[in-house]
Amino acid sequence: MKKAVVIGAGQTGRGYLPRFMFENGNYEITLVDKNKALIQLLQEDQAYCIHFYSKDRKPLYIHGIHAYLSDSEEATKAIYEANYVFTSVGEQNLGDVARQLKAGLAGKKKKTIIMTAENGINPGRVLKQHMQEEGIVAEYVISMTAVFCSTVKLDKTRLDILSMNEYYFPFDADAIDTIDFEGAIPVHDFEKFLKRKIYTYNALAGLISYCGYVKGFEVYGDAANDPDISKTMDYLLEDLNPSLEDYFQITKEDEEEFAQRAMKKMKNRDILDFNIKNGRAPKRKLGPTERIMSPMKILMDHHRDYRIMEFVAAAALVYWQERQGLNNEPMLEKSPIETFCELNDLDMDSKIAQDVQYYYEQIMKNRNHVQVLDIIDSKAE
Ligand SMILES: NC(=O)c1ccc[n+]([C@@H]2O[C@H](COP(=O)([O-])OP(=O)(O)OC[C@H]3O[C@@H](n4cnc5c(N)ncnc54)[C@H](O)[C@@H]3O)[C@@H](O)[C@H]2O)c1
Ligand SMILES: O=P(O)(O)OC[C@@H](O)[C@@H](O)[C@H](O)[C@H](O)CO
Repeated sequence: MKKAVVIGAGQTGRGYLPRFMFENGNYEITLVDKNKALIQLLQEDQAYCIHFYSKDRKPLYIHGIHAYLSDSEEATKAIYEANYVFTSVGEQNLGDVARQLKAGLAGKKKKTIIMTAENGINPGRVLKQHMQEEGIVAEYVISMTAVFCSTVKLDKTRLDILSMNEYYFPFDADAIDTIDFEGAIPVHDFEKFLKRKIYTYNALAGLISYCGYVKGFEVYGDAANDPDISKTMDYLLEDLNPSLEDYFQITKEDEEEFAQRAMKKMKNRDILDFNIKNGRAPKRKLGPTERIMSPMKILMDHHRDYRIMEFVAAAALVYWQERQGLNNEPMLEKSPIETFCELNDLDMDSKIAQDVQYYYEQIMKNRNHVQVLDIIDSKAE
């Protein structure tokens, strides 16, 4: 039996990753989380059910798992004994994970394969930097996967999950040769692969969730199918697709097909998802390497219209302003626009900052009746 620890027993950590190991049958699975209430439920039930959105797969009943609180003796021992450690905590939490790994890897001789299942352009590198800062000396390698599977928790149940029937499991093949998961696909230059995902799938996800949020939509599929937001997505892709083709040096067909797959997924109302969930962690998502600012810069560099991404940045700031202090969202210590400028090393009088501030004010001016394209069109290119 191989031993696997998943740090972060949330939607992806409990609802996506374990099914590969469970179905393989040769893994002993341990879930570790810092959320006491969640670990208590997992310890009490030792099982939960994964349901699938499109009725295209029978529910999967996961059982026989162990669950421990982060930093507990049991979690440290499980990491010490593990062949694999997966993380699925949100990239912004990888520093805390490195501290847990330090205890678990202390004195360990056996090699540990660590794999991040996080969004970001290179979460493996982020984790490695944190581990180096912690002074961890151990035999380990860090690989990554990219999660194309949408997963939500079923809040009316104790632990159950609703997810896509997704077997596509790309992994960073510059770090490891193979992994015995169904659907495992080796990918070289994983940062390029993740950038493509973040700048296409997640750029659209950012647009839908933040525009959906400021327009008052709770459900993601409703926002994606709103005519105003849907047209905004089409307009964005008219400029973004050719820019990404050139940026990644890929064919028109390749990028268009990738973007259309993303569009189809986002508009699929069977995939129940929420704008609050997809908009979470706006601090991470407003950062310079992420889904808003990187596509914006690529559009600028290709002399294309980037106003839509400026609007998305403004909508993300509204989300942050209104949701600070809720669900672990950090408090804004300065005004939204000052915070945005600090995150992206921009001057307050730069064109981007001025434009984002303009869109922010327009959203706030008519807060309950936001029309995305009308506001964008009210500002010349
Ligand atoms: N849910 C999805 O549909 C989806 C899709 C694609 C990518 N992802 C990525 O998967 C990762 C996890 O997302 P999620 O939706 O499962 O989030 P989630 O909030 O459902 O789960 C994250 C879990 O990590 C735990 N956690 C946070 N910091 C921790 C720490 N230091 N130690 C132990 N546990 C910790 C939290 O308590 C929580 O239970 C993110 O990087 C996200 O970008 C999720
Ligand atoms: O918002 P994040 O990046 O923490 O988590 C990602 C998901 O909620 C979602 O954005 C998916 O990555 C997206 O649906 C992929 O197609």
